[in-house]
Formats: sequence, C-alpha cells, structure tokens
Amino acid sequence: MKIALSGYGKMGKIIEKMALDRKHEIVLIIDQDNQHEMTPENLRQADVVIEFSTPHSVLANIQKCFEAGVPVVVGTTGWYEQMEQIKQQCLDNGNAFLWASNFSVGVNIFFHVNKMLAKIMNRYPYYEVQVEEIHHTQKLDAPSGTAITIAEGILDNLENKKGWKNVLTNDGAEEPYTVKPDELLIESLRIENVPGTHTVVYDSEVDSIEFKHTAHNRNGFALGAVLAAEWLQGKQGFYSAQDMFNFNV
Ligand SMILES: NC(=O)C1=CN([C@@H]2O[C@H](COP(=O)(O)OP(=O)(O)OC[C@H]3O[C@@H](n4cnc5c(N)ncnc54)[C@H](OP(=O)(O)O)[C@@H]3O)[C@@H](O)[C@H]2O)C=CC1
Ligand SMILES: O=C(O)C1=N[C@H](C(=O)O)C[C@H](O)C1
Repeated sequence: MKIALSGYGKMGKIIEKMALDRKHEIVLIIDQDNQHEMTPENLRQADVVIEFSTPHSVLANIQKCFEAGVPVVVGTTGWYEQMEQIKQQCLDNGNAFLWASNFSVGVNIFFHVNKMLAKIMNRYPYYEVQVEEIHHTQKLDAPSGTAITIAEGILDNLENKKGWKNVLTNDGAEEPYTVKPDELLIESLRIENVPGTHTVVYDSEVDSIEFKHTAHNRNGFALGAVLAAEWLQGKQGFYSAQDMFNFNV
C-alpha cells in the first residue's frame, strides 16, 4: 500500500517504521512546517492517509483527505465533539474513514470487557465508579480520547451515571472536585514519559475492583493504525476500530 502520513511526531515516526516493516511504501509526509504540500494531487498518490497530528489541525486535514477522495485513518484525539459532522460529510461524499481513540489490541479488548463489567455492576450500586488516565506531559488534550471511550462504555451500560466530568490534576494543582451522584469522574494526570495508562476503579466501603491497561510503549498504537489502514482498503463508509476488532463474544 502507498501511505501518506499526516503528522510526523512521536506516533508518525513509529507508524512509518511499522508500515515499512509490513512492506508498505510512504509516499508523503506532512508535518507542521510543510502543510502546503497537503494538496489533492499529492494526497492522491496515496492509497490511504494515516492522520496523527494535533487536536487543532486534525479537522482541516480530514477535510483535505475528503476533498482528495483518499481514505483516511485517524488516531488524533481531542476532536470528538465534531464526530457527527465528520460522519455526515464522509457519508455524503462517499469517502472511507476509520477512527479510534486507541488502536492497540489490548485497549480494544479493555473497551469490550469494560462494557461487560459496567453491566454487571448495575446489581451492586454501592460501588462508586471512577476512570483514571495518566499520560506524558506533552499531551495537548484532556481527558484522553481513550478515557472518553471508556467513560462512554460505562455510561451506555451503568444505569446510575448520566454524564462524565473531567478533572486534570498536575502535581495536585487542581482543587479536589466532588462529583454529583449521577456524574462519572475522569481523573487525568500528566507525568513525564508515560505512554498511556487507563484504570477503571469500582470502590466500596469494603473493597475496590481495579481494571487497568498499561501501555509499555507506543508500538501497539502504531501497529494497530497500520492494520486499520490495511482493513480500510476497498471499503467505503464511516468506521471505528470497533468495526475492525468486532469482539462479539
Ligand atoms: N489513537 C491512538 O491509538 C493514539 C492516538 N494518539 C493521538 O495522536 C496524536 C499525535 O500524537 P503524538 O504523535 O504523540 O504527538 P506529537 O506532538 O509527537 O506529534 C504531532 C505532530 O503533528 C505535527 N503537526 C502540527 N500541525 C500539523 C498539521 N497542520 N498537519 C500535520 N501535522 C501537524 C506536529 O508538528 P510540530 O511538532 O512541528 O508542531 C507534530 O510533529 C495526539 O492527538 C494523540 O492523542 C497518540 C497515540 C495513540
Ligand atoms: O497522546 C497520547 O500519547 C495518547 N493518546 C491517545 C488518547 O488520547 O487516548 C491514546 C494513547 O493513550 C496515547
């Protein structure tokens, strides 16, 4: 496959390596300093664009891929309020689009089991649930996209929670926040060099249940993004990684 990379930071560079290992070719690399090269002509050299840039640039980059009619795989987070608008544009224009807040196999298994666990916990309302995420200090968005997907999995399945609330704690700088009974707290922490750790905690007076995923490095995210690009070939429509992993057990 001929791949264009949109965003050539920590993720873009590892995706390039994974793609080359899988015998793909990188035909275009777009970063902050050469955005003018993201033209329809250049994009059309590629079979797929893999987009890992920033929350500020991702929407404009998706538009350019749609205009060029090139399939796009999006890993960038921090834009999900525009999800419906992007979905509509994708479907109206007959594009191919796949997004994931997290492309790693481990986290996608976690997403599935998280929903099952939330369903079980309806029977035990004396457990208070909370989501925690820890990432490196360069991260631009909070909560993480992964934490949002986890929270939505809980909200869809746990009857006593109606919405989520994020608190970003950097070195204890934030005032402690008291959640309302129907609110799901997502606590975000930023610590040097952490690739991504997500925990769901159900806490009661007598015990705690902790369900945790720890990324040891970024390789799982990058491989998942390349596998997604391969999966999207020849397809048209709006997809998420859930369609690719399809854990119907
Ligand atoms: N879904 C998933 O599995 C994962 C998602 N992510 C998400 O991916 C995104 C990127 O993460 P990461 O690589 O760690 O971040 P980095 O900050 O390391 O890389 C982002 C890159 O995008 C570049 N950039 C800035 N503006 C543009 C533009 N207009 N077009 C193209 N590129 C641009 C930046 O350039 P410059 O440095 O010059 O500003 C930088 O090189 C984040 O949103 C992160 O949350 C991360 C890991 C896994
Ligand atoms: O910014 C990151 O690094 C990561 N971002 C994604 C997110 O926001 O969930 C995925 C992963 O946790 C790493």
